[in-house]
Amino acid sequence: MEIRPTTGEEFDVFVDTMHAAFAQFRDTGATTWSALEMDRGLFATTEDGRPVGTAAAYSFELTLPGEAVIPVSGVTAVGVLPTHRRQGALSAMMRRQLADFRARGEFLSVLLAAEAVIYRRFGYGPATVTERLTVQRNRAAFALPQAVGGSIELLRRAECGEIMEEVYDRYRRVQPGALSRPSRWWASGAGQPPVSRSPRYVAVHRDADGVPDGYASYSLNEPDTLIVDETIAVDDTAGTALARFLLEHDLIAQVVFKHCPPDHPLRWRLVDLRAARTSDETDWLWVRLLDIPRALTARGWFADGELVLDVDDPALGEHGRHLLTVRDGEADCVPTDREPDLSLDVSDLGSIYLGGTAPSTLVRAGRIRAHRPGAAVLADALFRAERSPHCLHWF
Ligand SMILES: CC(=O)SCCNC(=O)CCNC(=O)[C@H](O)C(C)(C)COP(=O)(O)OP(=O)(O)OC[C@H]1O[C@@H](n2cnc3c(N)ncnc32)[C@H](O)[C@@H]1OP(=O)(O)O
Repeated sequence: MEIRPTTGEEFDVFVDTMHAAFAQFRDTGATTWSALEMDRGLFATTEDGRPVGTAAAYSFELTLPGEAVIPVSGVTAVGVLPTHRRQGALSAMMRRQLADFRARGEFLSVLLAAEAVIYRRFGYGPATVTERLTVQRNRAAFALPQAVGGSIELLRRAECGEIMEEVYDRYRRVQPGALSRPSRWWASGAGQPPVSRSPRYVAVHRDADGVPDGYASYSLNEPDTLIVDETIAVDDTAGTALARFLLEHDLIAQVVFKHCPPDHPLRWRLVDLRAARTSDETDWLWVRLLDIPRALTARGWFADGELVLDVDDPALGEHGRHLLTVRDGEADCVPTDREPDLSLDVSDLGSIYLGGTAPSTLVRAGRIRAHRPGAAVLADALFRAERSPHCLHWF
């Protein structure tokens, strides 16, 4: 199996090969893949040059705990034809990608996994979850009065201009785990609603000065259910105002908020906590550390302490022992030969890195080994983020 880069002229054959791996047919009118960066695509080919496998990467920015924003490669469009599976095509493309990402100077890569069993072997760990929140409208009284100031305007998706792009960009810079949505996504309508041009109503919230600071993209799905693709708000005032607006919609029995982080405050805003139910929790963003000291010193920290991490990286054939010292929100990370506090696989470091999974949970699961009492508790305090990391961008 040969691995080679794709060219811009190969967009159609790339998308067709990928669709065949998923046993899907391409909707020629759809713009789902129009943000693909064809100079970052790979083909796995047979000896006679026929493409049988695909992989690509998007250039994103990721927000880390502490509002650090870093460049990351987002792995996407991975597929191998059913006739050529389990012959190492994906493994070869992954090896090539990881080397390419390092050559770009990046220290983190991310992806959304089609199946949870594929990517740990390549060093990726599930780092954020997302869930549905379904609220019964007739029980959705709010505990506190509506904040004064601000307004809501109702637009169609096609009328939004650059409002959504601007609001999303402000939101993602303060939300750990959020990815940028480069302008080419919005310009081409790539991906899923509301970035795609599918018809939607969009409630735009403006602050007291008239500046847009939140939006909710929604449609009527079943006879009495509003489905909200996403509610994006720069702050909680805008988020609450949008939730109120949606929950006051006439002729609606329930509102389904499709993408919520586990610590979403909406339930706590209601008089009746049980009016809201969570469901469909799923892992979303998977994280892969490519340079552990750089990654650990790049994020913000919210407690002081010192930990020795012994990290195994079988996919890259690497192993390192790191002394992590955190003081006043910043970390130092240097090689050490001190006895480790925690031993872990790089994929598990990916899972705890954004603060979405407590290290102690992975100790209890047997994935991380804690070598002294108190090490897991300290790791929990250190790795926690200012809020649950959350990503709702599909790619
Ligand atoms: C980020 C994204 O784009 S997610 C989308 C992923 N794509 C899909 O799910 C499309 C349908 N599936 C496929 O195209 C293929 O099965 C792929 C891409 C998942 C795997 O490609 P392959 O070329 O068969 O993988 P490869 O031969 O390199 O396998 C490497 C190892 O992973 C294992 N593996 C690969 N896929 C799977 C799977 N779906 N389930 C369990 N194990 C798997 C293999 O058994 C092998 O294990 P081993 O090293 O112990 O022998």
